[in-house]
Amino acid sequence: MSQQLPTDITSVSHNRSFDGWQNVYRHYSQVLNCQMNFGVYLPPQAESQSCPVLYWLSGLTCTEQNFITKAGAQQYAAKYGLIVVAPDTSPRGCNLPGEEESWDLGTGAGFYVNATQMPWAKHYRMYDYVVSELPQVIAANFPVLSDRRGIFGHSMGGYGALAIALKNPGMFKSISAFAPIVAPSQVPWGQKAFRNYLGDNESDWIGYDPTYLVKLTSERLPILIDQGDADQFLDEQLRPDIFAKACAEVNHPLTLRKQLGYDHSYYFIASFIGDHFAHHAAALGK
Ligand SMILES: N[C@@H](CCC(=O)N[C@@H](CS)C(=O)NCC(=O)O)C(=O)O
Repeated sequence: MSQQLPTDITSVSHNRSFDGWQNVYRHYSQVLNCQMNFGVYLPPQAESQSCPVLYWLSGLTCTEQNFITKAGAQQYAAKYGLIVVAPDTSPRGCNLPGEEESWDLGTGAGFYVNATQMPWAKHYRMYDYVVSELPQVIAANFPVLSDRRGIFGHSMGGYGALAIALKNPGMFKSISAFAPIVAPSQVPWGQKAFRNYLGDNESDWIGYDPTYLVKLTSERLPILIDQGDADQFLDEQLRPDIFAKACAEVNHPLTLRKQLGYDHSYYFIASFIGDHFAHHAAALGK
């Protein structure tokens, strides 16, 4: 009988897109202790050569589907020859108490941390999943150039992209975000997630907080952030100026663009996704 490897994946869907393939796969995550879906866009170039890889992290309530169906990313991934990986945003179906009670905690709201608190700790380890397990699964199954990686995301996923890149100098060559939660320790979404997943000790939160992390790192990867000024979450949850101030204090290169009239939705993301691909492609040598 054949044994299942930790990197084994099964195909969920397979669709032709811009001469490449938008695929979805399923695998058993040993880090999260559950089945997980993830999207992979394979550009036409991947048929004959290895390609750089871009990781996209989605926001609250999302699955792997939101980005691949709404952002319009495939045309740019095909143009630049980039493989794009889009994981789900949390473990699912773990039957934990409270897992399905609110849209900003539990299912759809993994917050890219390693939970230390019950009942979450055995499953809610999205930080290790994105930093370690998923890249191993991707490298074992797809023609990626693992030394040419970028990361980007939206809202909770924008925070995740910033936190993960800032915590892992050298792992990524490019980084950007749409409407990220830049200071999770200081805003209600982040405080609720961190209190539940990490406990009441706020000193355990700042190790995931981009506004704090940017002051610790010596790597100075240029960051592109787009933020709509009609975003319904701007003043209470996102507050990009806090991050701009922290970056200015340590001379971290940040391009923060305020986009007039744009809200928090994927209509906003789709409007500027091409600019983000151009930003990543330049840094990834495409
Ligand atoms: N459920 C919330 C909104 C949640 C929300 O806006 N989620 C964003 C990320 S923070 C998203 O990407 N939603 C999925 C989508 O627009 O496809 C509400 O109704 O106010």
